[in-house]
Amino acid sequence: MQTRVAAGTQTDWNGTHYEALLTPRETGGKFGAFASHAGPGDGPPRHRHPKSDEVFVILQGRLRFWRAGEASERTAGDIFYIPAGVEHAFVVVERARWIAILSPGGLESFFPTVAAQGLEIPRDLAEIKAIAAQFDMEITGPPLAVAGP
Ligand SMILES: O=C(Oc1cc(O)cc(O)c1C(=O)O)c1ccc(O)c(O)c1
Repeated sequence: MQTRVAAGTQTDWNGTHYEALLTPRETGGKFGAFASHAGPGDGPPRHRHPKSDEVFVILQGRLRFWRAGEASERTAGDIFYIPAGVEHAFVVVERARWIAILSPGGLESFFPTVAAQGLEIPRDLAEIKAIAAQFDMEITGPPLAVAGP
């Protein structure tokens, strides 16, 4: 069953803090947004959002992104766009805060859902993959290393 959280919901999961800022409830489904902060080495496995475009706004620190085979870094004040369907990942290089905006929204409810079930990477990868698919996320590969391609 899919949980749909309210704006303001805060979650700590897998080394990252998440706060839902905007949910499909407030935007007629068009947008969702969440703020995150995490330390060096944290970041999601390689994945794609089949339906959602995604924009990252970096507020603090440094993130290393990988998007469709190309790596680049973004720091405070930068923005990074990932079109729907394009594989991507990122890793925190220097303790960072960022906002992720997705259209259509929904991903902001993934984190409270997996955290509430006590799921952990890599132990529960199969279950996390299945839940991710319900939130328009296909996990396609391993996380990024801080240094590397
Ligand atoms: O979904 C996961 O991470 C994220 C995906 C995004 O498109 C934007 C984000 O800001 C994040 C994030 O983690 O902050 C994800 C999925 C699976 C997993 O094991 C993770 O650690 C993160």
